[in-house]
Amino acid sequence: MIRHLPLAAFVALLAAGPQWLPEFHITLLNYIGLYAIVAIGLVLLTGVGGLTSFGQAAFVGLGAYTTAWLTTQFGYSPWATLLIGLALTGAVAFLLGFITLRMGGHYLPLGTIAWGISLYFLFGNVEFLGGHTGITGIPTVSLLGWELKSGDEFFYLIWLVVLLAILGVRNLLDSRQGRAIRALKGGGVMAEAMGVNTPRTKIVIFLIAALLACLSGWLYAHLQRFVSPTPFGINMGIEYLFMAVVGGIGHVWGAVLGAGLITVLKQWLQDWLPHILGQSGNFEVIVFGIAMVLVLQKARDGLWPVLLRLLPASARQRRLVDAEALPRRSPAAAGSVLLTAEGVTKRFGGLVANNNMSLSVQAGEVMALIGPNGAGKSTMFNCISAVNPASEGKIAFLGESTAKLRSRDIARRGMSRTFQHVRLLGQMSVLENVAIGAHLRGSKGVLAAALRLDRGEENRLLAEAAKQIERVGLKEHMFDAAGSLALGQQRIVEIARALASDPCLLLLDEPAAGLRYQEKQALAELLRKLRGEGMGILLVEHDMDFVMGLADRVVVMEFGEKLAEGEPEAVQRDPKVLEAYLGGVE
Ligand SMILES: Nc1ncnc2c1ncn2[C@@H]1O[C@H](COP(=O)(O)OP(=O)(O)OP(=O)(O)O)[C@@H](O)[C@H]1O
Repeated sequence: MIRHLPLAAFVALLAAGPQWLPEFHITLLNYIGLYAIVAIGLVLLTGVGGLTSFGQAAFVGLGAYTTAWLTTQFGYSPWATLLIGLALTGAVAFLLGFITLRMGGHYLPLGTIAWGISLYFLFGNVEFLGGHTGITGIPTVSLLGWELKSGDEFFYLIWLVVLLAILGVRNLLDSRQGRAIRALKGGGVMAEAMGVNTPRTKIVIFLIAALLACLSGWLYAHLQRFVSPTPFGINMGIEYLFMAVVGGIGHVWGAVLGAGLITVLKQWLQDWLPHILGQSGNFEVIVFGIAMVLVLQKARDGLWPVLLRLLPASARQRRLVDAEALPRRSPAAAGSVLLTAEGVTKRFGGLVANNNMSLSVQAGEVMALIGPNGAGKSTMFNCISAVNPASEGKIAFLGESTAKLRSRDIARRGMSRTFQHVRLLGQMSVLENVAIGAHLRGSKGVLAAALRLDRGEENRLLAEAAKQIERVGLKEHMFDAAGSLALGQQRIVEIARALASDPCLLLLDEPAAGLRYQEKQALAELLRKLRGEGMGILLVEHDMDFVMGLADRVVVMEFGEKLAEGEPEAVQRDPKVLEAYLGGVE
């Protein structure tokens, strides 16, 4: 309950605002609210999803111009034009997102600048939109018979939208879909390997951010009752991003803080700088530039986390609810072949990392893939899990060729993996990281999450994650940030994440690296238990004692090729292996 006090106080202050605040402050708050709505979208898109956009102002313009034109020219009701604006923005954003989101690195921000500028010039140059003079005479909005004529009245509508946007986005982030969105930032490879459709997830957050911007534009048009292209240019696009970054790009409330700070500061600087400097000009832009550099230097995550640190730490530990266990896939028949790889070759340009490799894994067996550094073991793993498909050869999982399957399709069929270089989301709890593994065992979408209609399923997913964390012996770290664990433990978290998908084949890339002796013993025990339950395990490992004491069969690789294959004892005695590999170790 105490946790909600600051929010309750904030809402109470807002509700009382128009009674005691001067009109000028209400106007300022209205703008803060409008900007915050756009910045909330950017928190989701850029802060959480890692996709930088400078072009959000153009979507604000789409919302504003759609309603301005349709209400003034054709007498449409503002509520109808809101729906039309959202539909139009959705369509435009889908198209732009489809094209730009494929671009990686700095091409994406550049792409957003390009369409931001294009839409701005479209608004300014299309005659029926009033050119650079814009459109006047936009009607007021009526809400349940109440006409919102003054800024005071509009204030309530704007801040209601802000609060609902915060609530919706926070709910979304605290869900299966939210974890998928957050997994984007950890690199698409891990998310895809856990079954997340990353292109779709990117489009979804891009659409949400665009729709929020459109909503802000619609509100703006009916508050101002006049639109012109200026507020929708690229400058404003940069300013929105600036607000989100300063406030705290990874935090929904940071958007409100950033919008508030920048708006008030801008107003203040515009009033005072000309007095101080004795001449007029846009000097605030220079101050903003310096402030941005300072914030990025001193508080990379923005000011919201700094503010949070000043408040007493609230018990944010998540409560786990008893929930019905998730259904499990039917186990493969004992001894049946799960995976076959034949003649697999993988080339990286001129380098042949895997050459004519073959292996198979059965249900209820531990198969180890060993070999010196650079032998090509991880490459083979990546070919099998379609993270980096083979150049030649045949791989079949459960009798089906994986040639046309993506990594997420293979995950859906029951193969799960860990990574040689741990791919966890360091700031997220161990519980949430492991729950990403259960992604494919849930089905609730973005809307259900935003409206909190996914709680039943969510409880089951989290209970499953908790079960796997207990199983791997990390119960006491369940609510710790994954990044705070020792590297060896992080590898174990990856195993729990893989297990949360209920796989029939588990691919473990160096699971024992960084573990202490007793932890290795416990891991070997766990893997034996999983094998006993009928799971197939393919293991890459350098620790020979661990491998030889656990594996049923061993494949030895050298220079990308298979050197030997057989039971551990036989492989250990093989002169070729002794010479090439084990000889150097023993
Ligand atoms: N994406 C890539 N692009 C180019 N070369 C690569 C790529 N991935 C791996 N290689 C090369 O392929 C060879 C095999 O690497 P791989 O990581 O599969 O070996 P490994 O047996 O897993 O080694 P280690 O035990 O050190 O992890 C190496 O020479 C490596 O540099």
